[in-house]
Amino acid sequence: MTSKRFLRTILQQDLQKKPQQQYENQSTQIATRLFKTEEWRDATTIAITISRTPEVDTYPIIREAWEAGKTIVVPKCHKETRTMTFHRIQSFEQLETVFFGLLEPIVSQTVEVHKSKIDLVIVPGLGYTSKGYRIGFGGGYYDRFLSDYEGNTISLAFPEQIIPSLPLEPHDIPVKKLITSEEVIGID
Ligand SMILES: Nc1nc2c(c(=O)[nH]1)N(C=O)[C@@H](CNc1ccc(C(=O)N[C@@H](CCC(=O)O)C(=O)O)cc1)CN2
Ligand SMILES: Nc1ncnc2c1ncn2[C@@H]1O[C@H](COP(=O)(O)OP(=O)(O)OP(=O)(O)O)[C@@H](O)[C@H]1O
Repeated sequence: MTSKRFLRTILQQDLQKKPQQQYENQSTQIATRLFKTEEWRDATTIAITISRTPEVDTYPIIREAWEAGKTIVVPKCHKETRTMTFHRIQSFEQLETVFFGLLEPIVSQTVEVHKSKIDLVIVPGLGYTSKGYRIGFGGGYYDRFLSDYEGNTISLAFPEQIIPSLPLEPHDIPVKKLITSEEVIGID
């Protein structure tokens, strides 16, 4: 079986080759498909990460949510426990870089929102199977968070991030829907 570490390297290298124009076009197509889903339309509070290229661009998605009057919450990682809390941001100025080069909410300027109030979690990842299983950066942050989360989950992916199989572990939790620039894959 291919090891997770090896897979992460391959997936990241592959994504980094994507031409800028294709990155932008496909990110737009993915966002357009997302906005048409029932999960998006019904959600008041949405949890999402601040993307770092080559991840699917989440900035336009966050702007659209704000324009639609939705609440956006973003993760703050707690390294000691490998857990996350989600904090409401109303502007990209409420972010700072403290951990792993990722933008996170400035805790003193934002309010924490409990997971029971989150209607939809956009779950990040490097690769996914068509059954919704995913491989991330390897912190286990989302697997831990989702273990007792009851709302909707969607992952956004470029077509090359959908792979035939992944080494699965007992804690892995599949997302309920996968959106690529080419299709929407419902899981169940
Ligand atoms: N844009 C974006 N933000 C995100 C995620 C993501 O996938 N994308 N995450 C998705 O989960 C969380 C961060 N996930 C992480 C997972 C592992 C490591 C990590 O362990 N990195 C180093 C060690 C860093 C350290 O301990 O100093 C490593 O693996 O060596 C960091 C972040 C929350 N924010
Ligand atoms: N629910 C959980 N409870 C305890 N440990 C967990 C849980 N989920 C994951 N872990 C541990 O966290 C580590 C990383 O998990 P894994 O390789 O599945 O990360 P990942 O899904 O790629 O990353 P991420 O969730 O951060 O995107 C593993 O050592 C795993 O055993």
